[in-house]
Amino acid sequence: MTQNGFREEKEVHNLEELKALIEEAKEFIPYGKVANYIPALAKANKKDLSLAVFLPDGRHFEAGNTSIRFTLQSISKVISLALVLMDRGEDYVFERVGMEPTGDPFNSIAKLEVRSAGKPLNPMINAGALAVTSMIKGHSIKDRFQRLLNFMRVLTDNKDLSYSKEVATSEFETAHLNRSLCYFMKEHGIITEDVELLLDLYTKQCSIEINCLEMARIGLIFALDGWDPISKKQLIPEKIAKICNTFMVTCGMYNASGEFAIKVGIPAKSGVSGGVMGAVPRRFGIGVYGPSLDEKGNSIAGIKLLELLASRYNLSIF
Ligand SMILES: NC(=O)CC[C@H](N)C(=O)O
Repeated sequence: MTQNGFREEKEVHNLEELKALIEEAKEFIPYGKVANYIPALAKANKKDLSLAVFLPDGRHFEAGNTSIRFTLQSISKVISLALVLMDRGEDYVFERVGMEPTGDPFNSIAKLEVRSAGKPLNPMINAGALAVTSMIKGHSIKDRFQRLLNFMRVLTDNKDLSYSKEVATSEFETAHLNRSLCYFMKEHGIITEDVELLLDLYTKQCSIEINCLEMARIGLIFALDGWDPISKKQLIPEKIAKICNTFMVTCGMYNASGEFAIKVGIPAKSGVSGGVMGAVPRRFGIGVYGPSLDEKGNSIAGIKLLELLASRYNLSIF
């Protein structure tokens, strides 16, 4: 506590301290596994753990091997949601995808039938994300993907940002469960387009490659409600950024979102490649990469690292 009763907000500026937290979190790596249901993801090095933090004044800190590029996987769901809300508006989007956490694994099909007649409960589970991707505007799959990629290039300030064909193909060839989700939603009119084309677009979206610093930069933009302090532009309308932040809190870590809210307490989104993007409102963005996953599909050491950061720097929004 500060003298006037406010909680003290310790600034992140000590690189040695970040490195020490990484070493502490690394002890949890052996308890997890690298994802292999998308065969190409199994090539990741389980021992990696890295972190980047991006501050509004442009300073950034990186610890661990942050040159590694990895695929966004589910982290892309937040970006596609922002784009689709900008494309279509809230009413259109939320007629087709809900706002409630499921408590189920990210790829579960169960509640699509029993709770909501084909309407996925939220945009962070696979069913919801597939429905969101199907709402990306454009004349062709190529054009729609290019629009998403261009948006990502602006957010990361990297005009060379691209995707891994190997990971996209590997997922496309094995995405039987995601195909089932699509067909179920098509039966109920949530999706109208060709399922194979949609999967082509979705698997490319999930395979966009990024590094920790770029992820921290996107996290910073969400932390500032859509404002990019570097280009000094509102890249995402404030209301839409707030919607995305709220989904990250309630559903961002799949069916571990409640525990994460208690132990870390910031908007964050994970992906099965081992990335976690965090947004500490008004303070900074975080990018973590650690491909060893817990049984729910979240980076096991990455979550530990975020817990350590949260307690060291008083990150929780609650
Ligand atoms: N949780 C994830 O990161 C899942 C994303 C992955 N592309 C899938 O659809 O299965």
